[in-house]
Amino acid sequence: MTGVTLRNVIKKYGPVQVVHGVDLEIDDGEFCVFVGPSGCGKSTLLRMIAGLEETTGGNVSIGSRDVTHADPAERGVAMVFQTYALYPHMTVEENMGFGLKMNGQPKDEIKAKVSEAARILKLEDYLSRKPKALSGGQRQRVAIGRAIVRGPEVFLFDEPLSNLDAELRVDMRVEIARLHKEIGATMIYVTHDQVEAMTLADKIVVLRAGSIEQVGTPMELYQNPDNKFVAGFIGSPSMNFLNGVVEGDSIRIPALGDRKIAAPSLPGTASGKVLVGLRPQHLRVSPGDSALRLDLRERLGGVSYDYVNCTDGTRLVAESRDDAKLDEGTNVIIDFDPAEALYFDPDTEQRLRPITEAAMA
Ligand SMILES: Nc1ncnc2c1ncn2[C@@H]1O[C@H](COP(=O)(O)OP(=O)(O)OP(=O)(O)O)[C@@H](O)[C@H]1O
Repeated sequence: MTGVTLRNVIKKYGPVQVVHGVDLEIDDGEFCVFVGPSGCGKSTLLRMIAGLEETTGGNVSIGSRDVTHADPAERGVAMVFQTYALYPHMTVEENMGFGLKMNGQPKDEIKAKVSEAARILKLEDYLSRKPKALSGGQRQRVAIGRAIVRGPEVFLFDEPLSNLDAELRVDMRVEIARLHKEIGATMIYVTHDQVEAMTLADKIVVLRAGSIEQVGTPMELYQNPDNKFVAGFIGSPSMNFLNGVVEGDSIRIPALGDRKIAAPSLPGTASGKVLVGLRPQHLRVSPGDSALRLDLRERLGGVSYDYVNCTDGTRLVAESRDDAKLDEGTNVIIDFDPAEALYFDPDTEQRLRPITEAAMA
């Protein structure tokens, strides 16, 4: 088992630079998830670790070996792709063992490795089936099996679940978590699905436009985001951001009918303006005399999402345990505990930490 280190990793396609000096340490046995919006460079970074893309600058190390310019086959990694690309004319067993056969491994060794992978992935009953007789989830498990039999030091997953329907995705997510627990290898996993990132990762790397925005455990990123981008990306539904005006020791929020909340002592923003970040889970919506209007209540059974139009046109999302019917157009009051709000500089989008908190950090 081995960790992965990236030092000032750069990727250029011709004159266009798409990865801008990434530094990252992934520990031995860690489950690391790269997450970020489309085009931020997640797959490119993963493919550079795999050796499927050339690294333009910087270094990639696996364990103590600098593999920046090594062949993919020499890196000790195995990759699972979004499309499973199984050979349709081969059985599950043949598909899983094919790479080993090509490498000239003895038959009985291949059989032993395939059986062990089939046991881990609960594919024993399907070994003699052809891919067309498998569900999407089973096919993806065969693709993962192909990676396992190679006994890699590092597993690389490139959005492996995005071709599966919602229910299967959940099942496979659980399977992958179990797999990591069972074999304990270092795993790097690319997704744009923040729920996958939250549930699978030991460490999440949030990328944006080819640079790292923040690295941390799922809960660190959720509870303590460094900036508006991470705060908005991690957590579902996304955090709400409201404009606020600092007035002495309070913050006035025009969107909430000029409501004032007690201001923590924030480091001064040049403009006297702040962005107030409120998680949907921290808002309480109730019918009442106000200029805020409920646009829609989505009742999911158990929880409801309320979409509320504010006085200045801002739209808020609130999550509540209340699944009673509430009509569109109802006037509502929004309540929250100001201690649960996060604050951001509207210009730099960096987090503004209350001064006492910052002094203690
Ligand atoms: N072969 C290429 N030539 C030029 N630009 C490329 C090439 N491959 C990728 N890019 C660019 O590099 C950037 C990063 O792409 P990448 O596929 O790594 O993003 P991603 O975060 O994985 O996105 P997605 O979630 O959509 O897969 C994008 O702006 C993309 O257009």
